Amino acid sequence: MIELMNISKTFNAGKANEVKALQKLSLNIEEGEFVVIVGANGSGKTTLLNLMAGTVIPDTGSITIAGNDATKLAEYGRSKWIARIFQNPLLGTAADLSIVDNFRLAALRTKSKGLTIGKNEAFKKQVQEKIATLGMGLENKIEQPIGTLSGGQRQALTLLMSVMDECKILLLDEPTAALDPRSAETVMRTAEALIKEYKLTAILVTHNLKDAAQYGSRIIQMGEGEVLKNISAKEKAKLKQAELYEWFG
Ligand SMILES: Nc1ncnc2c1ncn2[C@@H]1O[C@H](COP(=O)(O)OP(=O)(O)OP(=O)(O)O)[C@@H](O)[C@H]1O
Repeated sequence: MIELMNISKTFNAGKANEVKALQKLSLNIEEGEFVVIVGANGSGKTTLLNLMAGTVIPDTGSITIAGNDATKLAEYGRSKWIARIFQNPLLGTAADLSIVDNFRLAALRTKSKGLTIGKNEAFKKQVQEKIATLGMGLENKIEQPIGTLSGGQRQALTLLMSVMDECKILLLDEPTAALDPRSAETVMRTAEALIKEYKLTAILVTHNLKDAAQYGSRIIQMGEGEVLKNISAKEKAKLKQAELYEWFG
């Protein structure tokens, strides 16, 4: 689904503050995989997601998405394949607009799976039905400004809006880092359920040991711009918690 070949990226090349963020990194992610990426601060995890999303273009190497050469394709050119959720729940939605209007905007932006922007009441009903599947009781609050919701509620709605686009790959960049533990758990469970329902390929960057242990079909450890370890969920299950903890630093 997404293949990176020999990717290198250096920031501020030739200057005193030069950083070799990624070095000859190769990675192949198959359709339907849920890959968890962990590693120390500065090991290149976010740069890797930026390269997949097209917000950073590699110096060398190639990126293929769904069989298409996407190496030099800008972010908007990849949006038909890729949706991205960030750490900050405030990104991705318009705070002053109601929940239903945020869904309307999202549906207008892309071809939406399962939403037709028809008559007002019909659209609202569809949105309510979709939101009810989150089990958060938000289906009765669709006229409320989305900015009045908690971070966890907002992040869950952002997830729902993203996956209802025509996207096939979901990039999750520390999606629960700004949330309390209970909201974080709700958002991760929501993400997992939506990934299954919409048959997405997913990539999660996390600093959370519990999430790294619990989620994904594969786990990768990054270190100094390279893939250090790359194992299946089955192999991961055999690791002791302390061993997995080592992967973070
Ligand atoms: N736009 C940029 N300009 C300059 N340096 C950058 C830029 N983006 C990333 N870097 C540097 O590249 C290296 C890798 O950064 P990156 O954000 O990918 O690491 P990370 O593994 O996601 O870290 P963290 O866990 O702290 O979020 C770091 O040294 C960072 O300072």
